[in-house]
Amino acid sequence: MATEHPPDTVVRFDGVSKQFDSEVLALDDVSLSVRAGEMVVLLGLSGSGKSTLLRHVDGLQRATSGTVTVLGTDVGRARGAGLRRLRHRIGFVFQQFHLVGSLTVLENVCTGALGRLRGPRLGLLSYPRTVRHEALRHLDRVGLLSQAFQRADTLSGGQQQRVAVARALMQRPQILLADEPVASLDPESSAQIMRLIKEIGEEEGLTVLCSLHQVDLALSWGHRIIGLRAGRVLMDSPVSALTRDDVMSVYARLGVATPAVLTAKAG
Ligand SMILES: Nc1ncnc2c1ncn2[C@@H]1O[C@H](COP(=O)(O)OP(=O)(O)OP(=O)(O)O)[C@@H](O)[C@H]1O
Repeated sequence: MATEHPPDTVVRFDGVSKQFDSEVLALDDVSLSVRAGEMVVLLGLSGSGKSTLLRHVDGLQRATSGTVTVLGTDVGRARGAGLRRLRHRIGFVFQQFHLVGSLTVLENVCTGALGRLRGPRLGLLSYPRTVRHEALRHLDRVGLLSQAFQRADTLSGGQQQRVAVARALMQRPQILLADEPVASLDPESSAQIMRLIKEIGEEEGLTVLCSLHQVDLALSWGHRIIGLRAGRVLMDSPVSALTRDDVMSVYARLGVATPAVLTAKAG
C-alpha cells in the first residue's frame, strides 16, 4: 500500500532500497516524508545508512528501487539541468568542512553562490558586489565577520564549520543536508554548530536533515529523530515523544526487542 504523505512534504522516500553490491543493502525499503521546516536528525550505528540516505536526497546516489521525490522532483529521473536546478536548492554541510584553506573566509563563502553565477570566478573581486555583501551578511550571522579576510586554514574546526554553513546559505537553499557536521568538533563547538543550524533553519524556514552520532545533541536540537539500523527505519518519532533510553535502543545489537514508541509516526 502506498504511504500517505502530508501536503507540505518536501522530501519523500517511497520504498527506497540501495544495493551497492550483492552483499550490501545500504537502504532497505525506506519510506518517509519530511515536511517543510522540520529539523530531522538521523541516528544509527556506523554503516546503518545515514550518509547514503542523505546522498539520495540530492541525487549524489540513486536508488536501486523505489522513488525519492524532493521539492516535487523525482530525483532518480532527474538529469542535467533539472538535477542542477534541484541541487542549487539543497545546501550540503560535511564533516570535513571542505573549505579551500588558502582562500580567505569571505571568498570561501562566495563560492556558495557559484551555482547561480555564470562562468568561473577567480579572486574575491571577480564576484559581484551584491554577492560579496550577501556573504558578509552570512558571516556576520555565524559570528565570523571579523575573520572575513583571514585565510580559511587559520580558523579552528568549529569556526571552519560555521564558514561552511555560511557558504551553504549562499545557495539560498530550501533544504540543508548535514552529514555528521560536528563529528570532528569538541562538545562546545558541536553545540554551537547545532544551535546555529537550528536557529538559521527556523529563521529561513529551511528543512534540515542532519546525521549525528551524539544522542544528546539529537535530543536537544532535533524536532524529530529517525533511527536507522542496517538500512531500515527502526524509529521515526518526534523528539518530544522520546526518552534517551528509547533513542539508545537504536544502538542495541540486532535482535533486541524494539519498544513500541520507536515506531510512533512523526507528527
Ligand atoms: N560507495 C559505496 N560503495 C559500496 N558500499 C558503500 C558505499 N557507500 C556506503 N556503502 C556501504 O553502505 C552501508 C551504509 O553506509 P553509510 O555510509 O550510509 O553509513 P553511515 O550510517 O553513514 O555510517 P557512518 O556513521 O560511519 O558514516 C555500509 O555498509 C557501507 O559500507
